[in-house]
Amino acid sequence: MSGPTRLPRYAYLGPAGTFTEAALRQFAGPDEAEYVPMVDVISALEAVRSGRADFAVVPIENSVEGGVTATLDTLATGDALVLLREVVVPVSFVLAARPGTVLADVTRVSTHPHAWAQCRRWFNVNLPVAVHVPATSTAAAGALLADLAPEHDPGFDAALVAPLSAELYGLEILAEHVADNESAVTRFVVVGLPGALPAPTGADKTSLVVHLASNESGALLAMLEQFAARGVNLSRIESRPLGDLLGRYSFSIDAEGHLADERVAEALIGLHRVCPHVRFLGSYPRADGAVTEVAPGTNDADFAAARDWLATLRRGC
Ligand SMILES: O=C(O)C(=O)C[C@]1(C(=O)O)C=C[C@@H](O)C=C1
Repeated sequence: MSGPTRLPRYAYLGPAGTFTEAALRQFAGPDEAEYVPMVDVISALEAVRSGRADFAVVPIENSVEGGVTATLDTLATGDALVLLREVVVPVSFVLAARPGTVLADVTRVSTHPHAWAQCRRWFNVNLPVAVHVPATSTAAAGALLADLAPEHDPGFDAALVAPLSAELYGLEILAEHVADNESAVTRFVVVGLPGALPAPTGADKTSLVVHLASNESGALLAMLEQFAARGVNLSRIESRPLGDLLGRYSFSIDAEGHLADERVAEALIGLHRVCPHVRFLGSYPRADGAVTEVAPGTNDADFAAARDWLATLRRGC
């Protein structure tokens, strides 16, 4: 007997009005998914691990500020999670405050540290007195301004938020197009428990976490060779400290292609041989739809033909 079907539950960096919510809206409207706002990225990912949510949507990389370390580190350790899709959202901020505030009153600005990092030069030029008050998200800062009674000081005068967030929380916009780079974008990932992989599309990425054999000269080269020798291009590689000792790093990698592609599979087999730890974080379609360029000699048929040839040799023919 089947019960009533429920909507898939998506945990995301909340509250309502974050860029993360905008990412979620791009592929699942509120009538297609249950939105579960969480206070931070770690809580959103843990909600999937504990079964409280089916999926999480979290920021992973910004074009100005780089990797979102809380996301990279939580995916790299703990129970296995996989990336199922990626979404890219243009990031544009407004400076917003309680009605009646004027720009000259503003000395304390609250927002997410990644948002502040994307607007440092703007503040330096336009509001040099402003100090940053960190918030758990852009919208969390906006919500706090709206929620507290006017006689309560939330600890800041204005919030750096998405334009939609200013509207949602009834804030007045003091400055628009606040940005050091007008074309900034943030990449978000949809995360779930390991299961069937999204089907290959020809425009895919495979994400991995790899550790190197420590203190061995050429260990980084040996790791990179596994990709290069099979014609697998990397679209991102960044190191994160392992945390226990200085000088120990984990590499967070996005490779072009899908685990179902022979060249990617062969590169993973190579990594498994030469690296002490490899965590597969999923194969999923690229947000930009850019079709992977396949170098001569590295398509599936080339690998199959080479394997057939080897089998012939082994049979002694
Ligand atoms: O605070 C938000 O609105 C978020 O969705 C987080 C976040 C981030 O972590 O980078 C997402 C997009 C922007 O780059 C700024 C902040």
